[in-house]
Formats: sequence, structure tokens, C-alpha cells
Amino acid sequence: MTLDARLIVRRDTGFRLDLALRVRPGEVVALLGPNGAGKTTALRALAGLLPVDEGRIELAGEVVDEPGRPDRFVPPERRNLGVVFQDHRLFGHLSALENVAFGPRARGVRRRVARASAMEWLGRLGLAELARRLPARLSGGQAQRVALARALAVRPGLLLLDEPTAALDAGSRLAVRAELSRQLADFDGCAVLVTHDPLDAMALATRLVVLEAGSVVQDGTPAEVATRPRTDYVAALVGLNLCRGTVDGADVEIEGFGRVAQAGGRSETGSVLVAFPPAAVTLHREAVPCSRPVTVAEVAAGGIGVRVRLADPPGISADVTPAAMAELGLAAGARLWAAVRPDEVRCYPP
Ligand SMILES: Nc1ncnc2c1ncn2[C@@H]1O[C@H](COP(=O)(O)OP(=O)(O)OP(=O)(O)O)[C@@H](O)[C@H]1O
Repeated sequence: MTLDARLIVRRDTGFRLDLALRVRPGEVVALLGPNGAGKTTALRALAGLLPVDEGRIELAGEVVDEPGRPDRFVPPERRNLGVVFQDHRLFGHLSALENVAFGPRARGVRRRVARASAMEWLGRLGLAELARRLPARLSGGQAQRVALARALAVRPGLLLLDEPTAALDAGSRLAVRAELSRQLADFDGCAVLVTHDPLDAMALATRLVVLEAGSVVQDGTPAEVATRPRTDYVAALVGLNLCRGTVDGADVEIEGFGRVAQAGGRSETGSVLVAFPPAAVTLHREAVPCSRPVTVAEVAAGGIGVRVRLADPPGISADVTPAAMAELGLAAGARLWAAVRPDEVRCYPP
């Protein structure tokens, strides 16, 4: 079962989503992006809650949405999908078991068989003892795991996960993320995960599709995206500084920063994107080779000790130890010198 979709959706606010998405069986694609990027719009279109204005959606070879062909629009309940929402949305008057049995029952499976299968799913997710509990008596993490069992119990060809850990506290988030990871590894349908959370995306997805303002800005494996961010949003997400630059021999000229010398082994030449971690930026009271004067914008806890955001050049952060903070007299407005460790600089085509 493959998902093949081209989603063009317009909103009266002027927003336009344009997303081509192909998900193969066993793939987990995370849709990541800042607020208003169009992630929920895409998920709603896939679920059949919002028809596309142009494009089409094909699930396992069946067209389920194609504008101009109303006969082809398949409503949500008849698409072969399971959905996990941010807030579990379990039926409050049904026990955990009845919630999980609900989908198979609605598809005509006999009560006894549906309950047996629901019990099996609850067992698989380590929830067997909670089978008789009503949702109001489950913790947030337990309820979310029941919601996952409910989505999987219909054996969906397409599993949609909408910020599945966002409403949980830190401890439950870890437990639910681990459970999701286990279940997704065994899931042989297509999965689409919408999230703001880079950890969810990195831990759960086999591919990341990053949306900004309705368009795809980056598409790749978690490792590719984490090491070669293409926009400031993606760079911030994966904790890297991102600049434009030029490679000339072994040297890199970072725009707004200056020359980083003798990194060696550069395969690129000409214009490049340059990414480096904040820990690769060193701060000094006096000029050192290949350093430039900088002004501190903000000092905050973060990274390995203290994260320093620079005002000039803008958009660059450095991680320093608390000891270095004291030694350098770090505070907003401080004027220092900064250099970048060349061996931690990665250059790639823009
Ligand atoms: N019902 C609606 N009517 C009109 N415009 C809408 C509607 N819902 C969302 N939009 C607009 O569509 C755009 C995309 O919104 P969407 O909710 O898909 O983004 P998102 O990436 O899911 O954001 P978030 O991370 O904040 O949930 C936004 O500009 C939003 O204002």
C-alpha cells in the first residue's frame, strides 16, 4: 500500500499548500514545520476532512480525492486509515477495550472477535491490565497508548499521527515515543507524522519533509536533514548555525563572518551553504587567528552550558562553558572576538 498525493489546498486567508508526497509501505514520513506551515492542512486533506482544491490523493492504487470528480471522493470513514490525535479523543463512555474494539466493530467484525483482537492489541502495547478502565481514569500517556492501539486495531493502510506526544508531560512523552517507535517498526502500512518536535521526528521518522509557508523546503532522511539543513528554520531545529559562504581551495569564506582556514579535504567549490554547531564557535577577549569582532545579543542556558547568541553577525550562536562565561564577562552587548573551528564546518551546495 503506497500513498501517492499531490495536495494543493487554498485557504481564504491567502494561504496555499502545495505538497507532493509519496510514502511507501513501512515508511514513516514526518511533516515538520513552523506554526502555520500547513502541516495540519495536509493531514486533514489526507484524512478526507478537507478536500484538495487541485492535485489528487491515491491510496493503495485507489483514488480517494480528485477535484472535479466528486464520485471519487472517499469520506474519512471509508478511507483505510487510523488517526492518532494530539489529545487522545477516546470515547469517554467506553472502556479502553471497547475503544479499541470500536473500529473493527464499525467495520462489521463480530463483537467477540473484535474484543479478542482489541485485547491482543492492548496486550501488545502493555495495556492489558487497563482494558476495563474508562478514559477518565487513565493517565495522559496511557490514554495516548490506548489511542494508538485503537488506530492500529483497524489495520490501517495509512496511519496519521497528529502531534502524538505534544500534550504529554516529559516523562509520558518519553514512554509514548518509545511505544510509537516500537509499533512503527512493526507497522507495514504508510505512516505520516505531523510534529513540531525535532526529537519525535528524528526518533520516529524514516524521512523528514519540512514545510514552510505551504511549500516543501527540505526532504530527506533524518541524518541528511540533521547534517545539511537548508533553511534557518531547519538549522535551528537541528541545533546548527547556517550561513552562506564560498569555498576557495581548503578555505571557506563565511558570509558576514570571514575566512575559516585550512579545513582540508573540501569537495565543494564556489557558493555553498555552511553549517557548524554552536560548540564550534570559540569566543575570545582578544583577536586570535581567523577571528572577527562580534557583539553578544543574548546569553542563556542551553547547549553544553551557556548558549550565546550574537547580534553581530546576526543569527550565529556559540556554546561556551559556565567557566568561560565568567572569564569572558559574557553579557548582552559584550564585544569579543569569535573564531570557528574549521574541522566542524560542513559545506554543501545551496
Ligand atoms: N479553517 C481555516 N480557514 C482559513 N484558514 C485556515 C484555517 N485553518 C488554517 N488556516 C490557515 O492555513 C495556514 C496553515 O495552517 P495549518 O494549521 O495547516 O498549519 P500548521 O503547520 O499545522 O500550524 P501549527 O503548527 O500552528 O498547527 C495558516 O495560515 C492558517 O492560518
